[in-house]
Amino acid sequence: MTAIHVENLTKRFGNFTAVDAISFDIKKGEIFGLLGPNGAGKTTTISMLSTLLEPTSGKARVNGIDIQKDQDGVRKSIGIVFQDQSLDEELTAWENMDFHGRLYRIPKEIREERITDLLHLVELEDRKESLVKTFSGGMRRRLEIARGLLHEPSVLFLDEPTLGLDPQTRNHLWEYILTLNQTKGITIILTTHYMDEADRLCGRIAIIDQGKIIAMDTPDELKDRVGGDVVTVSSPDSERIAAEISAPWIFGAEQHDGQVTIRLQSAEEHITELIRLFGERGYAIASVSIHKPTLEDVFLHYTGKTIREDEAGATDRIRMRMMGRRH
Ligand SMILES: Nc1ncnc2c1ncn2[C@@H]1O[C@H](COP(=O)(O)OP(=O)(O)OP(=O)(O)O)[C@@H](O)[C@H]1O
Repeated sequence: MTAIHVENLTKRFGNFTAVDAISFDIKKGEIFGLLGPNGAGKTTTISMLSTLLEPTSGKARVNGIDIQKDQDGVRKSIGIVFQDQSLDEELTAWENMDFHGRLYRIPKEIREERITDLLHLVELEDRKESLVKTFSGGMRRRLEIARGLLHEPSVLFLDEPTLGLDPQTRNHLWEYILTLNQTKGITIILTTHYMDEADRLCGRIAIIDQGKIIAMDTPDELKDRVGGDVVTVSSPDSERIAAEISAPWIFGAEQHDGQVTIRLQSAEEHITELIRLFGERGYAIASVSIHKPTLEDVFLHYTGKTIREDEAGATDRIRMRMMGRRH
């Protein structure tokens, strides 16, 4: 059964195309990730699917409902947790949940039962009477997810669910997301620019860059497509190495941030020969590391750049948002 069907979906802001004719299908019960750097078009895509933005062209159905013909129908069947925090700081966890339940006109008895269950699910029942302003970032995120589930949506949209959280809290939140998907069978579509997050959570990933899907598959399949092993070399000659290095067992080489990433058939068999080639050509080498392809290598392979190059931008945006909130 298809939960989401997307066909040539496009969004233009003036002359700028933020989402460029993307198409994909998501099956019921899948966790599907949109992975890409800042500005790739991930938020714009899920804003269209959750009816917050009108597409410029193309079509999409969520739970079989056309996003342009029946926006209310779509909204009733989905939950959304967006990047910008939307909890009321001056209300308690319970009050935030209750307010949301009233908006959806959930009868009092059912509302109370669900709020109790959901606060238990995200381990916040002990803090239900605490004001949200006393909560940590991770607790707020968990409460937002619980709130997004109150009207029992069958599809949940999560926009950068762990942006700005520390590694331990991120791990914790990943467990909640997996539990939700497994115990409640909810289809989850999430956006992220964290490779490890996409790898850990998603059954399938669409890698998106400059509004286009450049690759889509399971994390393992995507990594297999890069193939073999990856040797990363730090060198002041990285540009030269990337341009010049070649051998029948080398699939390709990309240069980025003073490093060169070389994809080859088998590092075990060829590393000695590779080091010998470096020596013969007189390249200066600071360090060499070998690893199996990661999603970072997949992204580099398809785009010629790393996702990490954009992370400073993300940190700046969080900082700006927090500063904005203080005033
Ligand atoms: N309302 C808007 N008007 C003009 N341009 C916009 C608007 N919203 C988004 N964009 C632009 O569209 C592009 C895609 O933005 P989008 O927010 O979808 O990216 P993203 O992949 O979700 O990245 P991020 O994590 O930074 O939000 C960006 O270049 C952004 O500046």
